[in-house]
Amino acid sequence: MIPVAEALSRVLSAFSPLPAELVALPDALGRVTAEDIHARLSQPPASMSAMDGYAVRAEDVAQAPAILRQVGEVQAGSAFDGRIGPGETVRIFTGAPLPDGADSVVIQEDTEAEGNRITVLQAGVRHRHVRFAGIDFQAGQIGVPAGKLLTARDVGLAAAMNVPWIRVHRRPRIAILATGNEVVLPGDPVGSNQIVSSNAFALSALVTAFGGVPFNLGVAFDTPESLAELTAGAWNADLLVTSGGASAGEYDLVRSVLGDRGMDLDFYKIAMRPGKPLMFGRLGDVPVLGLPGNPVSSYVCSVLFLRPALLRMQGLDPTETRLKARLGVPVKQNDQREDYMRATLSRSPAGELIAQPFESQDSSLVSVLARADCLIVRPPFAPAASKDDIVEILPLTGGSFSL
Ligand SMILES: Nc1nc2c(c(=O)[nH]1)N[C@H]1C(S)=C(S)[C@@H](COP(=O)(O)OP(=O)(O)OC[C@H]3O[C@@H](n4cnc5c(N)ncnc54)[C@H](O)[C@@H]3O)O[C@H]1N2
Ligand code: MOO
Repeated sequence: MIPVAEALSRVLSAFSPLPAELVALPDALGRVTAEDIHARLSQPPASMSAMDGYAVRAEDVAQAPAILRQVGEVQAGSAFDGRIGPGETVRIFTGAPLPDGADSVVIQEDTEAEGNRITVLQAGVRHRHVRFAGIDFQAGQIGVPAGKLLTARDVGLAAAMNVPWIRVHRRPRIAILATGNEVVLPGDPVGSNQIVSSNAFALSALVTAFGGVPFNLGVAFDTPESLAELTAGAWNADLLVTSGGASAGEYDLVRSVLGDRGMDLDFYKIAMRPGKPLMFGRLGDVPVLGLPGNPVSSYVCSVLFLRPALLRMQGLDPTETRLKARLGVPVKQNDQREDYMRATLSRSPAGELIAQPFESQDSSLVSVLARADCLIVRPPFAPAASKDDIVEILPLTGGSFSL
């Protein structure tokens, strides 16, 4: 059994950011930039009015009241063809370019108009209500750096910068194979000794949530022929993930069948609970992550190993967020396996996080997993801990995607 941290570093070293592809801006949300996005224009392109009112020379309105002569009008989308001279003003609207000669805008509420005679009732201040050229961004400036997960705000910024196509890392293609004679698909008739393949669906959903494209290879029987036939479907995947058949029994064949087909085994078995029989290797060009069949084991291993691999392939930092919380109940001393306990989170009256482990930590309990807000991480051989002791947690909920 190797430590969890070593297993993670071995998994991560097998992946690097995938090549770039070009996507249209509306498809860019949630993708990761493969190069810097540069502004193709300056914003605003010229000095603009921020208000509806009158473009003036500040010196003409330094004292109020001041009487000016309106010599024209400028709306957003057009420009005043001329120059404002002493004692002159131009009617201006929000988003219109400031006429030459003007350096300030007086809002219309502070004026009175009689024909082209405009009385400014409040003294004006130089540069008031003017947005200068390029204050938002300048042509050529980097708006979004390479390696950034594009948010809706970034998409808006790229649009403002007049960038209609973006180079992003290709999405990782993840082949998912469930195994087990007893495993059937949801909706199929389920015999009394069978179980529905929840693993494949949870894994697909996790892959989608973290930017990958899952494709399901189906359910293989526990026979060398069936496993060989279905794993062949992963030939063009960036990663093959199997679930089940990882352990010690006579029908746990994934490792041996893939071994016979030439898989280069990197590691098998890690010091972790749940998830001890995790396997990692490479079959030809395709890395293989062999997950245990127990649903909680397969999912927790995916959070710890599959998610970082997905992030790395998209050029993102794979480090996960860990927080501190106080224990809601005492926990026993730990053995040699790093323990990931399913727990709920709440806040104490003082606002501190309280992690309350579920009473049963059995790795078959999908209902408990679904209700968990976090995993409490107990290092190998951690001593017994009391209620209110501080522990490290791995949040499962609360981000833009809940794991
Ligand atoms: N003698 C030993 N037995 C076991 C050991 C061990 O070290 N020595 N390890 C245990 C641990 S820990 C785990 S975890 C499991 C993992 O076993 P496998 O990966 O071989 O998983 P299976 O036997 O195929 O299945 C386990 C369990 O999960 C159910 N399952 C399988 N696939 C799915 C699926 N797609 N969706 C939902 N549920 C699934 C399956 O029916 C079993 O109930 O081994 C222990 N045994
Ligand atoms: O590691 Mo197994 O995952 O304890 O159930």
